[in-house]
Amino acid sequence: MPSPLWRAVAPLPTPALWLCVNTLGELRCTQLNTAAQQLLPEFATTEPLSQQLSPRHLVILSQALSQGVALDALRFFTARQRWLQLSLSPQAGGCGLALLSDISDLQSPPSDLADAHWLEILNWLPVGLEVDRENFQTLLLNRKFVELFGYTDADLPTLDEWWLHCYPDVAYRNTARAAWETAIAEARLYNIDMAPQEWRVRCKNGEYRDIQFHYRAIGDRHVHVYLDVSEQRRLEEELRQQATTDALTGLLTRRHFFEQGALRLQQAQRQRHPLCVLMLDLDHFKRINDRHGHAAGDLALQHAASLLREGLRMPDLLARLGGEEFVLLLEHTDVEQAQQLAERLRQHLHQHPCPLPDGKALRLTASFGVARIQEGDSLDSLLSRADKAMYHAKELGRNRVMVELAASGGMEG
Ligand SMILES: Nc1nc2c(ncn2[C@@H]2O[C@H](COP(=O)(O)OP(=O)(O)OP(=O)(O)O)[C@@H](O)[C@H]2O)c(=O)[nH]1
Repeated sequence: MPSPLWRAVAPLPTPALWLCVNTLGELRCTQLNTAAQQLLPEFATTEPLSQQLSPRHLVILSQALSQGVALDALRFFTARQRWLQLSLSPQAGGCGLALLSDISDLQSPPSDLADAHWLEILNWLPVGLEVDRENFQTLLLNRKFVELFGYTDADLPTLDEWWLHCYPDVAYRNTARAAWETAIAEARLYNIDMAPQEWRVRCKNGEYRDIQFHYRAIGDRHVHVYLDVSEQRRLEEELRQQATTDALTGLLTRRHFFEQGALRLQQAQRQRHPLCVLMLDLDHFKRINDRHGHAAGDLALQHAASLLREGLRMPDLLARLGGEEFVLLLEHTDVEQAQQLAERLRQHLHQHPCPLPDGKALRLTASFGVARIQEGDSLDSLLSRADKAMYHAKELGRNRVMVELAASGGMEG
């Protein structure tokens, strides 16, 4: 029913006025004065407005009506290619009185910048740019976009092609699409920038690139900006590798071992599961360097590292502590099992000499020390007992395994 206010303002020839209401979860327009009918002939008073307004505008208007708050300067683009600006004031009974003005002239680009210049400017940008219509049909892909991905408008007629071509892995595609759609919906609802997202995208030539996605709805356009961060991510990964992996042997570095080892030790203490460390030092390594040269010494270190790696389960932490000294952290392993493993590794090393470029082979041996976790241990205290056991093995003639005796602090071989 028209309100008294509407009855008073409806006959006025201007401004354009529009009365709307939210019924059964749908926004409807109940009255349009003559000026509003001229601006919006496609708005019927009987149908919900879901065909005429974008989902974002529907949500904004519905929320304003249900909360009884006023809206100012909401802009939208009509089917008759006009920009309208809407202000809404809530009325009794959940109605809203909207005042409309045609601002198309204000929304037009400045006349001194011809369309061709806009395109040139967008093509010059060093970032990929895509502008879509309300229904995600592509309006513009700039030159950098085509350079980045290799795809043109013809390859990507709809959004579905984008997802299919760029994300061949179904699980990854579903994850990326769900995250992207959620973030876009939020950005549109609150009229804000989407929080940037990063995904690995397959380009037309089959290469993968790490792309940072930016998005904002501007008017009824979707604007996407794509930054290629592949080189940055590659360098970060290289630095991470350098920090965690020993360049000569490919084993973990001392630093990474201490970081990871401390975490695993705490976990073992919390969950009360057995844990051991095993330290080993190659015997008479100085002699190898002196007799065969430093390069042969390096080969021997690489050979020893790969023999150790061969003898292990995946989750064990194996690191080069420095020089010719190695360490292994064994989770869920009691001291008997650790001793057996150390003995197996000792024999494996002994039985597989390191081939040298001159055709000779170097027989390697190592001395091993094993220690088990004790109440109140830190990684340092545990390693220091394994180190003691290892030096005891050296004193007793090398090429052997010694285990610390928990209660007495003595050793057993
Ligand atoms: N080739 C090569 N040698 C290294 C490297 N790091 C340390 N070394 C050498 O390893 C040798 C270790 O010698 P020592 O600590 O005296 O021990 P060792 O000769 O193995 O004697 P024991 O441990 O008592 O059996 C030194 O000569 C170091 O220069 C490396 O990365 N490459």
